[in-house]
Amino acid sequence: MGLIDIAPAGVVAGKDVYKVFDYARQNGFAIPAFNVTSSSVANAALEAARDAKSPVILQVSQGGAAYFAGKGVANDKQQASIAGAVAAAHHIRNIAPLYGVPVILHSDHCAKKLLPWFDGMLDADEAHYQKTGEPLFSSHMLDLSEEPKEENIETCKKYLARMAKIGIWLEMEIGITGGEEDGVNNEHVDNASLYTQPEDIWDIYREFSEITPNFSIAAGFGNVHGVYKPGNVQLRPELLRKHQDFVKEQIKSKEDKPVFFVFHGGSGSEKKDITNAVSYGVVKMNVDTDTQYAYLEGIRDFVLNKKDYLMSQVGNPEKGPDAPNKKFYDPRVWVREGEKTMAKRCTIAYQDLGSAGKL
Ligand SMILES: O=C(CO)COP(=O)(O)O
Ligand SMILES: O=C[C@H](O)COP(=O)(O)O
Ligand SMILES: [Zn+2]
Ligand SMILES: [Zn+2]
Repeated sequence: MGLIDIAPAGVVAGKDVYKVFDYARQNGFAIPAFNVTSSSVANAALEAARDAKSPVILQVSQGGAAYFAGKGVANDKQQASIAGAVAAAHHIRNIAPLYGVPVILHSDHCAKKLLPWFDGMLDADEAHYQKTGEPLFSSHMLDLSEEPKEENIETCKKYLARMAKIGIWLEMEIGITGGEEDGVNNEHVDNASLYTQPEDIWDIYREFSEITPNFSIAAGFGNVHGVYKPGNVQLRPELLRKHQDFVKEQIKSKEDKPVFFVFHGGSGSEKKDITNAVSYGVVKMNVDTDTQYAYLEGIRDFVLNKKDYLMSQVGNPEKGPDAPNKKFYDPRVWVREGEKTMAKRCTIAYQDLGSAGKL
């Protein structure tokens, strides 16, 4: 029996989201979450998931969602980020069944000042639920990790109660992810706040479990967004095992890994850290920077290699001064090269996380 026997192809919602994450936990793998900024980027990740026979998580950041709506649209009230997230969700919902894999549709970091974006997405989820019986998104992330822990937990609980009514999963963050996220520079936060304590995980687990089992925790274990010189990021995935043991002891659980963990800053991570993190209960790993670079590579190489075909609409060194170059400058040709190289990087993520072949 594979994942596709318990969860449908296409965007999954409600109880199916729990089933997918629980299946990953029980079978010792995690699912990569790729940030998508356009339909082309989303399609590349889906194509690779289909070919790798893997489930996939597609997520929009607040900035990525605004980009989906168009850089030229004003976003002073989060209107572009809300409309762009809704547009991305509809695009993905419509095409995901064609790829034959379960897809979790998610939104990324939402800090306190961005809550109007979150509210807008939830309104769209509720409207979609009224019409179809399913929310628009499978899950959302709230990132109040820079606020005091009590405020973080209380705000999440308030939202979780609203989300639980329509079956939306919540990912929350505790401990800060270093590097940069959504324009917030966390490059200089002190080291201790990059590593979450077991008591904090227990406080969250206990409080959230009163409402619903449908949540995951992005716990800091040294994670940093972006890619840096080797040796500059010190990951300590073994902390996640300590968290699991602490919670397990509190609830006297038979489940070896009661907590669903999320690994942020997956790009540039060493395979051994990824493998260890998954073994300690990570079920989702975010990858953005590496797929951004991979998407560029194909386009960059195409433009460099075909430069002489791209400098004018007519005339190239091979076919002569009258030859049209339409076959080279059509975006379906050169953007496609980016999709292909991005798909290769996605395939590596499916393999590293063990989700490849799990359908
Ligand atoms: O955590 C991420 C998005 O939330 C992605 O991090 P990277 O860009 O380091 O892969
Ligand atoms: O926060 C991490 C993701 O990489 C999102 O990045 P972004 O805000 O540049 O879209
Ligand atoms: Zn954060
Ligand atoms: Zn992140």
